[in-house]
Amino acid sequence: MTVLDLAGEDGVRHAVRATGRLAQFTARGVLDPADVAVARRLGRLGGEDDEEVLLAAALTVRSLRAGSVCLELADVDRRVLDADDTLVPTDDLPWPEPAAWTAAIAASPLTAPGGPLRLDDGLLWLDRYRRQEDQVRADLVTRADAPAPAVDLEGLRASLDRYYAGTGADDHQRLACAVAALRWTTVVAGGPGTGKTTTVARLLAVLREQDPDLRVALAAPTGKAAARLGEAIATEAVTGGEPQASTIHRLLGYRPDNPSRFRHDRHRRLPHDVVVVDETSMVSLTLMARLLEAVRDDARLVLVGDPDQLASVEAGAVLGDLVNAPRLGTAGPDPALLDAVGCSGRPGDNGVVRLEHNYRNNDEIAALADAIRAGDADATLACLRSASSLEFLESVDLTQREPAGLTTLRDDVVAGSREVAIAARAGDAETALAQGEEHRLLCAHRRGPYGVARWARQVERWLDEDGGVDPELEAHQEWWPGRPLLVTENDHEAGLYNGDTGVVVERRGRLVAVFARGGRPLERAPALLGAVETVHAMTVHRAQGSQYAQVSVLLPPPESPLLTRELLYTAVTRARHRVRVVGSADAVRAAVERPVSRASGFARRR
Ligand SMILES: Nc1ncnc2c1ncn2[C@@H]1O[C@H](COP(=O)(O)OP(=O)(O)OP(=O)(O)O)[C@@H](O)[C@H]1O
Repeated sequence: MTVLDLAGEDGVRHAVRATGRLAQFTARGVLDPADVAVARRLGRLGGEDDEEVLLAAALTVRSLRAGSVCLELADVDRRVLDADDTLVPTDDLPWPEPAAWTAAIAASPLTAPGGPLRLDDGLLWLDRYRRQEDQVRADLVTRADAPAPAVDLEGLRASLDRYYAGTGADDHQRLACAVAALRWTTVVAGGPGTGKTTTVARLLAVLREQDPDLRVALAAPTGKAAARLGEAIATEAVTGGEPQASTIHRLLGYRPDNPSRFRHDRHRRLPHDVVVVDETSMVSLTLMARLLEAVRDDARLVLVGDPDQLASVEAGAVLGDLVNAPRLGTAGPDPALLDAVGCSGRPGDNGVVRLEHNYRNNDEIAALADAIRAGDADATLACLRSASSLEFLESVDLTQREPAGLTTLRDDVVAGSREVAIAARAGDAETALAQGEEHRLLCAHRRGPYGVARWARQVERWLDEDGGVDPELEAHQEWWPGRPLLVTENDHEAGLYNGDTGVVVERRGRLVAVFARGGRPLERAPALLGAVETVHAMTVHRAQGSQYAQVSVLLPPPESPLLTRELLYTAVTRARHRVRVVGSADAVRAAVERPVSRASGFARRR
């Protein structure tokens, strides 16, 4: 059940008709009718009708929808986007004065013990989320305080030497393997291509050398990420025989009869000795709470991911919180043990090891990503303007119907589609898929002049003008060779996941939809596919977890609230070889200087 289910349909209908201060905020789009319905329901149950307190409750529900776990009363996000993803002014609304507001909330029965809201140090939670945060913290502290795992140090050193010895060995990766052996909880953090998957494969091999009977679980928050993890581990596998990767939901035992509970919980824990979670940046607070309670205290947990990327769509950014939080529980491992196994480096608090060396992206893209990550706008602009593999189109007016200055983008898009179509018509699935991954057009917005919908249409116009894709075929048929596909819903039976991309190819007069799967492509009959769309452009959020040879990013104007450091970082790190940024210097500056603010109590409370 999500928090919005609390509203009920009648509640939402009632909220739409409501009057008063909450109605003013709803009319302007700050609040959704469902936010108001939840707040009014809590007010009714808890005996509270003060509009300011109910406004705080409704804004807390709204901030959960935006990814925060709680509401920071002194710093409420006042920004609203209209249907075109354009900013709407809201400063003239009757926003409460923070001190008086906080006092009214503190005095409310809703925040009394046992009430549905919790107020602490200027932060307001729905009680359920505060309990989840408390549980995650308590479980992590218990794991950190437990006696460290027993390890044969000589054997561990020998294993580490096998993978990491001599000049050029990656000391950070070695340290990550050592920490995973010597602590119950490890966080392996790093950008794309820093060897996270390689390190996981090796650390599993290292742990297996300690205990050949180790039971290992590999999991990821989405089906697509799980499929990728499984393939990557199978390719890297040093020992072979690692288990299939699954979604976290599946690992925990999803129960269709009770979607908010799992088969494995604190009373019936997972049998595994090691649980590895990839793409942890996408794991919400709620799912992390469920996972932590299901992992045995004496099982190793390895959380892998890139804390600088965009976080989960649901509330919580636990990976980022863990990396930035003060130490939870006892520090570890003991430095003497790390010395004994040949590691001179030390992990950060909470067992965090950051992998630094980028083995995949080119150095210029890595330098650009570092400048963005560091919040250094001048360095970011300097990279964009000077590096040969980075193209910065800073004076294109994207609001024009046919913007001038996009010739290189148009050429790449058209040439790419032509190559895909040639391979698709020749029935060459591998080449068609590889060509489809050569270039990706990414937008921050979904709608409006900078959005995916508009730019997908623009690409279609460019292709029609070029004649590369047979326009008649495209106009009259749903399926044509070279049609680029995006899966928009999980289809477990077909082995296809939301976010998978593929292409239609023609084989002996028949059309087949093919999807990249490490080794041989997955083939499916087009007519049997579930939810798929033609993909000529996608949001940066959608592209998370994928990489392309070249990426073009269209930036909205600086005032767009969607333009954040994490968004720009995620966009440019999707590229292996070339990046094109279309947007003003002010837009780049605004993005780099605006980290996503996701309120949570982790960094604040000790
Ligand atoms: N220590 C190393 N020495 C040499 N090459 C390495 C090392 N570690 C990783 N690589 C290579 O670098 C590439 C990227 O590694 P890997 O896929 O493990 O990175 P990743 O961080 O998991 O990337 P992504 O986040 O995109 O999944 C692979 O080709 C891998 O073989």
